[in-house]
Amino acid sequence: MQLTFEPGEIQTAIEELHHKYRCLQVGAIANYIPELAKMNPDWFSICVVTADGQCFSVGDSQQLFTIQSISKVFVYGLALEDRGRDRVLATVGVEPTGDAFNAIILDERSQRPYNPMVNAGAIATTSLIQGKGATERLNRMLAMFERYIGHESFIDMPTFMSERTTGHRNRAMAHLMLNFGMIDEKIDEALDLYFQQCSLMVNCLDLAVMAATLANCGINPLNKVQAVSSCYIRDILSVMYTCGMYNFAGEWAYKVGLPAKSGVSGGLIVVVPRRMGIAVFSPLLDERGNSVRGVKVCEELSQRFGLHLFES
Ligand SMILES: NC(=O)CC[C@H](N)C(=O)O
Repeated sequence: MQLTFEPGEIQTAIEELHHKYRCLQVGAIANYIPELAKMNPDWFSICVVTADGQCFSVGDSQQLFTIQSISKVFVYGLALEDRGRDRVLATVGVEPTGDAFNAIILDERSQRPYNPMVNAGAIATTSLIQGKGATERLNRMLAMFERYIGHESFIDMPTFMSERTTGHRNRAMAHLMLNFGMIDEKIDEALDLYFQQCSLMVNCLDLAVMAATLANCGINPLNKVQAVSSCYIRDILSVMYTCGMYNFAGEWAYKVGLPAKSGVSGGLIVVVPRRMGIAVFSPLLDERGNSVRGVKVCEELSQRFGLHLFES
């Protein structure tokens, strides 16, 4: 895919932005999951992987951290492959909430969780993953992540246990959805799988490769593996665009104009369809749970390279 700017310009731009924002100490590390509170607030990386497989990075691009909510995007893709569009849509809506990512709300009319990018919708999505038992479902999920990342990755046990023992809000949502018959009785199995997907270890470069895979019609641009069927890319990017930044999604769409997803460990992925994947990692979060430096970097990158989808 031909870019409208030189690859060298990307490296220069991310280095400049890294330098510009590296000392910005605004925001706070998520501490409602005790393991996340141990992160270093100075960690900061920006990575770009183009649809033709060129990689650019700056900062702590090899630093491992848990993927958290960014996992929701990829598990949604797997649920679509496992169950098809109609079945997934019957369980999880595609409507932005305007509420916090961990709000305990369901759509009153349909009783579905609003969308797969907030916790309730993500738990319902995870409950749709196929497999004979908990182990097979986890292994299928890990195999899916491996296709996007291009190498094996693992679940961070301390974070998984930390979420499992403190995730009462998520448990409450699961019970509410069970009450309305939106998920089946195996809620402990679904919750464990959800906590496991959030505890997957990645680095910033991995996230950029995953985003680039979505940009490249589901094909990992480095090893050419088809990570997800191309027919579901449209669904995945649509919900990322409208719901990926939670209750900041509207302003994000207006300013940056690209499908994106954030997570409470400070990761942020952005997809520039058919062109590139962008990832930023910086654990200091704003009050909506989005990375402060991540949002600033993406606003500037979008503007600098004219990446907004509706740029004329
Ligand atoms: N926004 C997030 O990254 C939230 C994920 C986190 N594991 C939770 O369930 O609360």
